[in-house]
Amino acid sequence: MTDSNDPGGAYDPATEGAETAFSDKMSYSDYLGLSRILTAQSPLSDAPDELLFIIQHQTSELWMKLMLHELHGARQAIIDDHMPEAMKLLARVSRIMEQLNSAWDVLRTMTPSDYTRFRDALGASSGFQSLQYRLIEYALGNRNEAMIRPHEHDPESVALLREELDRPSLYQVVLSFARRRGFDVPDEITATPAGEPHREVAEIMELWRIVYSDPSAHWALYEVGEKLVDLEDYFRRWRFNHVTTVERVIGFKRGTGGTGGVSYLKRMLEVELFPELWHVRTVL
Ligand code: HEM
Ligand SMILES: N[C@@H](CC(=O)c1ccccc1NC=O)C(=O)O
Repeated sequence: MTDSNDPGGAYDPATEGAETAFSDKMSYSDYLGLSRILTAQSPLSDAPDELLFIIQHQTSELWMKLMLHELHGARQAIIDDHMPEAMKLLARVSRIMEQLNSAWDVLRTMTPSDYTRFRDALGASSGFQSLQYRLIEYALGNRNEAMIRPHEHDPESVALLREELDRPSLYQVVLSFARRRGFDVPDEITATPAGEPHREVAEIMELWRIVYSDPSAHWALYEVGEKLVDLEDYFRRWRFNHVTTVERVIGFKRGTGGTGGVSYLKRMLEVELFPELWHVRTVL
């Protein structure tokens, strides 16, 4: 006999009324669309590590999807002057980046011998063609129109990238917020579409110098400035983890996407999303 009070006995879901009949009710798997997600892994080789490689990228893309969602929310909150909400969302974006950073520890367990067993199967595909990654870069303000080119075979992706370039970047909405708070922000700095990355501007350096010199007088800007530094700090760690993992796995081979590989990724380490926020530290 099953005794529900016997901790050693097998648990019977029926004793506490746990639902077990799902033929006409929404189940866990129905709600989460698991039949689609868990059948979306199609290794092209019989190499054991290809599943790791696929899942690592798919989970990264899921986190990137959430990151874009939260970045859009944060950007809108700043446009609407809802700074506490924006702070909460930007903190979440940094935590998501931290998830992506931790995930490298799993992929790092794949050796060059493991990877070369299926690398050829990847053809010319590469993270270089990640639409969501490019949308994140564009949303943050690293706007290089030339990066649309690998998406030209897919008009929907091109449209999404162009729409993003038409919107103000996260940095631009922060600088417009500063203008509303009385700071001198030249119009061209917040103009869209911007097909180039933001470069350091003297007026914006001065803006952050004033904010950081007297935080209590400019608390909202001080807080958002630190949130942006946090975000870029995590993003830099992602780039560093990526290039280090790449060197560890393929050395200095060319990338499947056609770039020089590590040499290209090292160049990307120099990207500055919010240059004045970093450079102002030197003059404080
Ligand atoms: C063994 C694992 C990996 C290797 C060897 C690798 C290699 C490379 C290389 C060589 C590039 C330069 C483009 C090219 O010519 O292909 C690149 C770009 C890229 N990879 Fe990876 N990668 C790895 C894992 C990942 C993972 C897990 C992600 C996560 C989504 C990722 C996302 C990207 C992105 C977004 C770019 C474009 C970066 C940019 O343009 O700044 N990669 N990767
Ligand atoms: N670029 C990598 C291949 C690679 O890592 C990759 C291939 C297909 C889909 C995502 C990838 N990840 C990052 O670039 C290589 O050159 O080995």
